[in-house]
Amino acid sequence: MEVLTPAMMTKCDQETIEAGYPEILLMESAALGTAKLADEVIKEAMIYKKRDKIEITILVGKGNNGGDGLAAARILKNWGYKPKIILSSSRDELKGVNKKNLELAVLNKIKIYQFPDLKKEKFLAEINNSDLIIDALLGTGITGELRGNIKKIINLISQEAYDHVLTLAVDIPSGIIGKTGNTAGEALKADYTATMAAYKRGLILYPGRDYSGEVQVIDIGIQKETIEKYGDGLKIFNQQEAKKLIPYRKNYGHKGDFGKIAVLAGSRGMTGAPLLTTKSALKSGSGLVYLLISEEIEALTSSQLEELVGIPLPSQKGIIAEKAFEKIKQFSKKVDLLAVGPGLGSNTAVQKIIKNILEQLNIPLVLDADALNVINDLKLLKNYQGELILTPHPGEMSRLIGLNISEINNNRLEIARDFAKENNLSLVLKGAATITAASDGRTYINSSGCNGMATAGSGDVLTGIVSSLKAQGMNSFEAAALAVYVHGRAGEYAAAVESNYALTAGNIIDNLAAVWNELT
Ligand SMILES: NC(=O)C1=CN([C@@H]2O[C@H](COP(=O)(O)OP(=O)(O)OC[C@H]3O[C@@H](n4cnc5c(N)ncnc54)[C@H](O)[C@@H]3O)[C@@H](O)[C@H]2O)[C@@H](O)CC1
Ligand SMILES: [K+]
Repeated sequence: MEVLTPAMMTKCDQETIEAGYPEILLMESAALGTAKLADEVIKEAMIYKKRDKIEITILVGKGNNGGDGLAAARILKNWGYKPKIILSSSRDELKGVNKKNLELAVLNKIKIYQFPDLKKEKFLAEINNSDLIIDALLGTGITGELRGNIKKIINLISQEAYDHVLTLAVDIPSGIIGKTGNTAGEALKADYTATMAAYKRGLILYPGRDYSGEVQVIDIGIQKETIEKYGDGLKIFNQQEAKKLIPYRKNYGHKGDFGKIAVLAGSRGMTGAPLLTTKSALKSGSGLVYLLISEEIEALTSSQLEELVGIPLPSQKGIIAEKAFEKIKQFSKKVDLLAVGPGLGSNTAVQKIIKNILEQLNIPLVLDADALNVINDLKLLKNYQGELILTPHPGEMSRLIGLNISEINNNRLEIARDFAKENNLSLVLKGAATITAASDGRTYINSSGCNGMATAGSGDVLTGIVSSLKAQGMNSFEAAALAVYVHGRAGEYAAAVESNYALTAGNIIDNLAAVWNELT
């Protein structure tokens, strides 16, 4: 599902209208989708009242977002509801299709208030008595900080309404900036958002994502080709995508058919990370997982996981030594993929080994954690002869490209996309709303996950899942995107039992089975 900026969406609207599709028809489709979602939401909220007793308040701004709300009011009235409209302005400020929809609302005898005429108490009483608020104040046409009556309305509801009232946003919660997900000072929190034609970035980037609730995309008649033409390749990765990509398992396969993986990880004091990675690879479909690890701790890690095959490597002070490379090189011929990094340590020996790996091997590589921390020349990545998947968190990304973490977080999408393109690799930039970028510009924003996953070892688990999927024959970008989704979803399952507070990386692994069952 495409994710657009408001500017891209406007181009889609314009092209559709110029091709002869009447604007008012687009608006009617938007309104119908909104009304249908309102109807579903009311059922889901189990408001057992006759339709005409259900209090629906529609907040209407002067622009086309307001026009959607006005038309939705008319449709809901037709379905037996008795919606009320609160205009942010006086009636005569509405123009064009919005004026037309206002006239139709009047014709249909819908009660209409003008906010400037309402006393604060009356306005708040209307809000607090509502079973459902439909927020059609501001959509993608927002510019600058909130101002005027709309600012007053949003502030009053956010700060003075007694309780949060069930809210459905039209297109995007009012006050959220569609391009960035930031607020224009304040925004109205929604439980549901009916968004038109495609996701907007602001619905999926934080903090906007927290304001949007459950998002439903409404088909308003804009053609898929048009959306693809004006989009920039950014898509949301959700369950639907995940189900499409899940690797097929043949019934007559043997353990070697599902990918042989070598994990190069761990050092003295860091025995948990390699175990989390190998275990999650085994729990994601891999038939055979080897752990290449410092000989000083090999026996210890191997004793903790029955399915694991431990391969001891020469080491010094618990960290693999430079001469371990020859053994790694030999061993790499036996496997389909090498995953490198979790808990490996980051001294000069590790640095040389990573350099040698990048200069001399050609099997698919997944690089994480310490493997990323020791890279001081990006040419090594660009010139690698095989496929590469990198899974940095913002701190590791910051070290790799020399920007600070806040610069990265403010520009996650572009940074991930440019890095993947420039270095010809697949990149997973972790964090809330993880981004997966391909070398050809395709980019996914992940839809699953929860804040409890910001916990030690969570990234090691992801490395295991990515490696497993890639070794099962998927292409690198899709393996990475699917792994990120599965990891996030397993985290959601884990949090449902453990809470976000108590969630640990091991709980994510424990819930992988539920996710595989859900997706297959
Ligand atoms: N263009 C089209 O053909 C379609 C547009 N649709 C709807 O139209 C919306 C976009 O409509 P518009 O471009 O008219 O824009 P909006 O309706 O989002 O907002 C424009 C209005 O908000 C005011 N405004 C802007 N920034 C403000 C701020 N910071 N504080 C207070 N007021 C502010 C402007 O003065 C203007 O009156 C979409 O979000 C969607 O809901 C849908 O009807 C589908 C078709
Ligand atoms: K809105």
